[in-house]
Amino acid sequence: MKIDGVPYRSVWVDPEDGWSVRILDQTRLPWTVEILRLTEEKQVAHAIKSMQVRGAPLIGAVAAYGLALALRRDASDAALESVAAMLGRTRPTAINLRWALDRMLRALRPVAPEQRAAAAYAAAADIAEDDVETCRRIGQHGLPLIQEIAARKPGQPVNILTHCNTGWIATVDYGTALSVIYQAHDAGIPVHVWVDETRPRNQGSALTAWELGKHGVPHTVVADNAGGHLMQHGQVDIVLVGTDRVTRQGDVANKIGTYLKALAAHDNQVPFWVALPHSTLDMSVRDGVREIPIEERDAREVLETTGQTWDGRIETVRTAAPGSAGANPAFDVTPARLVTGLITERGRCDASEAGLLGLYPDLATAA
Ligand SMILES: CSC[C@H]1O[C@H](OP(=O)(O)O)[C@H](O)[C@@H]1O
Repeated sequence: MKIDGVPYRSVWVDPEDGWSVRILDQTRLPWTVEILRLTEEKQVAHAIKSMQVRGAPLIGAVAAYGLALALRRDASDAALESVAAMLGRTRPTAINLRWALDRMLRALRPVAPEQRAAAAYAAAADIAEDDVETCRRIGQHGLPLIQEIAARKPGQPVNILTHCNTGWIATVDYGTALSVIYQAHDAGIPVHVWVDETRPRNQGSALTAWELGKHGVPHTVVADNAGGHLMQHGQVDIVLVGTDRVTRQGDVANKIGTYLKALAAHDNQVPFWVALPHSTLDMSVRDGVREIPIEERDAREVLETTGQTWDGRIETVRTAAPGSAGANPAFDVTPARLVTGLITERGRCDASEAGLLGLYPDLATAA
């Protein structure tokens, strides 16, 4: 997508040297656009853990390039396995990380060590390009949902509520739930987005609001707790969110707070749709609430917040009472019964095993 008219992706190989990896530092957005140059796998691991890069599909793609960086220095079998394992431990919930690393390992194990680095860059590029086209198609398959609502309210905006950030900076390009919003906006459909701030890391107020603003999409930032009220008063036509892992029976892991939005949507008969690429499917798991590992992040993310002072400095301040403990589960799981449907690159389906296998029959035996 574009930043002030200049096309960007969220990760790319530096064209100057042909091997270092470039990323947008998302911890500096929306205040400054800072591009980092990663030259070794430890920097990639830090970038994922610290959320300089975040978003389920993006962390998979960046980890793939992290493996390529490592293999430039040591392409041995031992290095291949140990670096893949190290990168795989950076964040536990998004299945895309394991999906990408497993795909890299399948591609690289049969390759002679002297050819592995080049093969790794090619395999990582395949993952990145696959994600771009996949996310573009997700937007296409979600667009009819917005068109149907718009047809029922001519001349009025379609009010969409979204949680966290599922835009082009959460993927390699286009995004998932936001890909649907961008395509609707670009098709001339009047849309308005309620942007959940998404505490504690504020991916909504800092990242989604920044993305939508750059693309000219009307939006309003709201407190995470406002969504239910908006739905009760008919101000939300549809909820569109992304996901970090969808199970065989259609349970959805996503940013903390998503489950509460789904409950409010269900109680108010508001359609609740989840957008995802194939790399977010985990057909080896059925019961998401019991089986999906939920990342527990540093409590300071809850006890503090980061913002920009009036004189332009980026500061972190404590917002909780001194001495209080904090807890910071980073994701929750929405049971399939609360999900209206899934939007994928292959089409839309019910949040169920039958629905998923209807779109992905090739995954029937996946375990
Ligand atoms: C298309 S991004 C999916 C997912 O990833 C985000 O988590 P995080 O910001 O912690 O990486 C969020 O849950 C998005 O919905």
